[in-house]
Amino acid sequence: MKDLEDRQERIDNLKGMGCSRKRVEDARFTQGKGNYVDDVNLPGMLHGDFVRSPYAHARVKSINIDAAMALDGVVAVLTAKDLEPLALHWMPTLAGDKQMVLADGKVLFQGQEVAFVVAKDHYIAADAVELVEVEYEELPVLVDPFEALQSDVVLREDIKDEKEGAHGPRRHHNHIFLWEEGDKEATEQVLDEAEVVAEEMVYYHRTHPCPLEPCGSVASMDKINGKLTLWGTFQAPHVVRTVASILSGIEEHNIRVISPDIGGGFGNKVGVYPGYVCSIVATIVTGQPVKWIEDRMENLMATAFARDYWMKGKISATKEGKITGLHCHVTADHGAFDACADPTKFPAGFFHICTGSYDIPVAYVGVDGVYTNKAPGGVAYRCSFRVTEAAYFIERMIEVLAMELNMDAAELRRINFIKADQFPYQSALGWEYDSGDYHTAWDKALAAVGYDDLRAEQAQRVEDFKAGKTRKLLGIGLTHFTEIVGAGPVKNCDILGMGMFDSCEIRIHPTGSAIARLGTISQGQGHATTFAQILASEIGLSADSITIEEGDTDTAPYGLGTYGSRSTPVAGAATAMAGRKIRAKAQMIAAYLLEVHDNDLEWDVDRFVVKGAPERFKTMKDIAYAAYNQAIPGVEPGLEAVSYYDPPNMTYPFGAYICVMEVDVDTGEHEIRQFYALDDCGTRINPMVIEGQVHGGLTEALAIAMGQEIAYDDMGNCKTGTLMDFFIPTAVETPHYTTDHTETPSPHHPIGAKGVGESPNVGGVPAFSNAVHDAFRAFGLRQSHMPHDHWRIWKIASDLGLHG
Ligand code: PCD
Ligand SMILES: [Cu+]
Repeated sequence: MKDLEDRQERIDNLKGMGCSRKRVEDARFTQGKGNYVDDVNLPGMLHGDFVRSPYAHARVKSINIDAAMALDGVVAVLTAKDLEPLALHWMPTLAGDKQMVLADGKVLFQGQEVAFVVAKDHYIAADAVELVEVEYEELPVLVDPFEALQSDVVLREDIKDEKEGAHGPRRHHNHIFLWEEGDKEATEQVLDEAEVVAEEMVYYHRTHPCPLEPCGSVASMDKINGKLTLWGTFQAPHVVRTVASILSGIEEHNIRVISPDIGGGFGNKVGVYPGYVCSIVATIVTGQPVKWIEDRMENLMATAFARDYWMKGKISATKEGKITGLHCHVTADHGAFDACADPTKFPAGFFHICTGSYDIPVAYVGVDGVYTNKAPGGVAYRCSFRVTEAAYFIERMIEVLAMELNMDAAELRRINFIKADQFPYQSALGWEYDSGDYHTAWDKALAAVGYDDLRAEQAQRVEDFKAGKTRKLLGIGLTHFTEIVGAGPVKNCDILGMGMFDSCEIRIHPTGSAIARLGTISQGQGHATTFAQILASEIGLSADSITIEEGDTDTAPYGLGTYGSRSTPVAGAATAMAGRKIRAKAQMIAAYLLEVHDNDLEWDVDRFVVKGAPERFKTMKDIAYAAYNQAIPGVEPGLEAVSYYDPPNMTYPFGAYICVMEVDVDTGEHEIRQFYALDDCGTRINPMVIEGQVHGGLTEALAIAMGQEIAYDDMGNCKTGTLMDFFIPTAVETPHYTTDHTETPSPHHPIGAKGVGESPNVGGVPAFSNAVHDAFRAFGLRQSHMPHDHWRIWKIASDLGLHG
């Protein structure tokens, strides 16, 4: 008994896998001691600021910098002309397109970078921006992607005659690519012959990640040693180093990229922005460090947006509700440059996960990318590579089909789910789902909210409404989503040609503590807490004795960064594998110390024990010390390991979400009465961190579904460039969430973990939106575009004739 208690105490001491360990990073965050880019201040540092275009489409006739240069404290004003001799006036995008760093002849969206002012302080720079005189000649503006594909107006004059783009043929001067997956003919045939077909246009509006901290960088060129140091808001610091080296010609070992603390990334900080490039050029030109920090309006207007997908769907089924086929055509508005952050092979990301959680025998998807006069981007925003679009699409199509069949939408889902014994499951659009148990999760969710009672209450509410007893309707928003995260096998995923593996390097110190460095970078996820837990369980040292370091390319092994919920599936796997290498060497050392053969030892929590002689053991601490102070024949001194992990497949987390919402027909206001979220992310590292991730992701989903949008007028003016117009939920709007889980490990991940950071956004948006739609289902509402702000909900009621 005593032994068992001892053993449990040793396990508890590790604070390893499954423990709700408190976040170690919070000590500095909650005391205002974080170190963000804007906290980097160097002697003699200069400040950069942009002159931006007020027009969405215009020719730049002239730029006069004389007045700005005359202002006391202004050091330089850069324009495209200054960057051209360095071949830096354009830069490659992550999607194989190129983008102007500074306006070259014309501007293509409101807020585009036109000139970069460098001054002694930020205020002088801002004043000088006002003094730069730019003469524009307005051009016709295209904000509608359907119109853009018909129009004679040429947006990208630089490639107007190019018939081939980075992703195949272009059929119009404003067309970027047509990307297709699946069997078109077979799908069309199934649809033609189907008993029931539901058809709908599902629009997922343009929005923006809007992290608390905007983007920024500090570049410092040490001309004597030839070293460039770059601090910045980078979700992928190593990739930034490689790109900076290729662009500038500075050898990669002479560039050090540092991502310090990041105040939220959410996909916004994956791409490379003109501000980064201009700060580098400016430090080279002036010989002084140069800081660039954008403000909130610049962040909303000019850095990467998300979504903007027009998804035309057709779904077919038998009269009994068995789905037989799915067809989808997307018109994707990419803005002025194709700057999506997607693996090269997948210009629409992983959108072809759009068959969702359902066993659909045949499917086809085609995506047309289109240029318009809007800001470039197309980042994930808490959903790996267009998975939120895909989940929203299929979860809306299921609801529309349920209406067409006059069937309960929960039942329709249940009869079409992929069954637990079908995994690994090959989807019609080419994915191999690693593991899942959808029926168990679904039944648990429906039971938890009391689904049948809710439906009865809803039916009564409709009666009462018709009888004039109430003006509030009840909506039950259902979602069962399947995520795809952990890009991802090097054989089919890359960013700018760099394969998407990830890495971990561990160094055990003589006294039995350790540092581990990873190729990823936390932006608030809590990696310093959770990755130490993985290691604690693998190597038997307490998580409290392990430092996790990320984001410095001079010290961390090469990695592809943090987005697409890839850190746990990829770097987390590398961490476990590196830990296992440490343990393998430790076993040899222990065998020598205990004078037994390697095979006579077994691992027990934090030590190697001689089989059958439990009193004879060496703890990992003993072994670490021996690795440094004793000559062990045939074994090198020291205890270190590095692992580069190329995952064999992606991981497929899933979840069942239910939102119960009251909708006021007369005011368009809504109230969320209950929100239940069941997530399955395989093996759970830290339940508390997971819960935090789910709360955050659901709140972003609430924002997107219920009010957040980047909207433009016909002239291409961004109407939502400030937080007065761009909705960010506060504690007032945020409902209470009930979280729950099932645990279906990934069969190919060393510890069975799948990602979770994005799931609540992927599943949350359709749950909120379906609740709104469901409230009006009895009155015939099939589809209404997000965001469902008060006015739009009021308008639904009005259009349905509910205002009497
Ligand atoms: N199973 C499991 C899983 C997971 N986990 C945890 O959780 C977290 C998360 O994870 P993941 O899922 O893997 O993810 P990552 O990679 O790390 O991250 C990323 C994500 O994350 C999220 N979250 C967050 N949070 C915060 N705080 N902040 C931020 O920014 C953010 N972002 C967002 C996003 S958007 Mo993208 O980028 O769009 O693509 S993608 C994303 C971490 O900590 C980890 O460790 C655990 O525990 N367990
Ligand atoms: Cu995405």
